[in-house]
Amino acid sequence: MRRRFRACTLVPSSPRPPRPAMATPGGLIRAARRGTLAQNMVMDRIFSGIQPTGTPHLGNYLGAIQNWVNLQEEYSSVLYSIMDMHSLTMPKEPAVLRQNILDTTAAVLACGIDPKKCFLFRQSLVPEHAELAWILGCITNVPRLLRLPQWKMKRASQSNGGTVGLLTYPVLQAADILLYKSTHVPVGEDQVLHLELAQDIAQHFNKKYGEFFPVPKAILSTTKKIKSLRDPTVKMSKSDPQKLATVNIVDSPDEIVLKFRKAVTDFTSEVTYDPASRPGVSNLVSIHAAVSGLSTEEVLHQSVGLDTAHYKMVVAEAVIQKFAPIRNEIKKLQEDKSHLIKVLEAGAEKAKELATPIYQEIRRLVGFQ
Ligand SMILES: Nc1ncnc2c1ncn2[C@@H]1O[C@H](COP(=O)(O)OC(=O)[C@@H](N)Cc2c[nH]c3ccccc23)[C@@H](O)[C@H]1O
Repeated sequence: MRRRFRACTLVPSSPRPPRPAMATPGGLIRAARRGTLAQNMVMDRIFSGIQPTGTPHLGNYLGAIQNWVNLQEEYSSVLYSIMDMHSLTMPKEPAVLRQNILDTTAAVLACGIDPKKCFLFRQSLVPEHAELAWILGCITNVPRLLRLPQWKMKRASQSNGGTVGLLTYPVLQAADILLYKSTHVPVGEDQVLHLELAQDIAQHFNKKYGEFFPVPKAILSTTKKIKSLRDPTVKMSKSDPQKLATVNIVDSPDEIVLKFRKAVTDFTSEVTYDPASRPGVSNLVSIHAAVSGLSTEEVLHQSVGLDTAHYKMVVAEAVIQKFAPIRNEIKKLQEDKSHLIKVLEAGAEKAKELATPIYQEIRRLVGFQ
């Protein structure tokens, strides 16, 4: 089933994002859609990324990766990156980071990302990301970065008051996107403010150096924010200290059942969808609809007569069914580390080929050449 996308920041809701013109150093890129070679058609470019935190959770999958899989079918130029440089902003042991990179790669491949249809690569293998981040950092104001909620939240967990890397993380994110002149960025809702910063930076650069970057738009899935199972007022997150809050896509059936059984709802037993007044049960309905491919109305219709305790088990079962084949595939892929490394290296070579002429032009524009 094709999912519907919502192009955000803020483009009106539409089944498919619009296709803005994309200027490149060599002129307009031709051939937008796979298999279409009509001259002078302009091309969209999809870019997104995920931090290597090991295996993704339900929020990563439903908010982003599921969209990525659909978009690689729809668009001819698609890049997905394992954001290892971003990962350093929350300190990790080198061995853990190394393993997480491979596990995240295995997971996205198992979810259906196909390196023949997109470039899947490790961010740090293309050093131009960091070089462009420096240039963009020089046209970004510190107060703008200080206002971003992720900085405020995450710096509280760092004993040193927050590192430069953590503060400038969104500038690196803007560089990730703009280095490829990307036009659309599929992300979950928590990344929208970062996308808005990338838009502002692109516009600022264009104003200073002449029209160069397309202004990238976010693409949100219908399940743009999956909430914690322990506190449905906050997003589901890998770093949540409450182990029952987050469902990982490799969790065993028993773990999934336990997490849904303990999911926080309220004292009304009926299953309804009202995110403002009933965030807990509404989160379950959203998850159920997303993993089963049904609409919210269909899910509610099927749940008539069930109380929330029973309903939690229905949702757990739907999640188990959805992720069983993916879980098996992840295990298989994890056994072949050299294959995973090769995929990331081959993807990086292709990404670099795209990035090099764009970055050369940026160097010329700012006066390095
Ligand atoms: N509870 C949730 N509900 C719905 N969606 C969610 C949930 N949790 C996470 N997501 C989405 O998963 C993707 C990867 O998350 P990360 O935290 O690794 O995502 C991050 O930390 C980014 N900064 C990585 C990044 C670096 N450079 C980029 C350039 C473009 C796009 C993304 C990036 C994201 O789309 C995120 O929105």
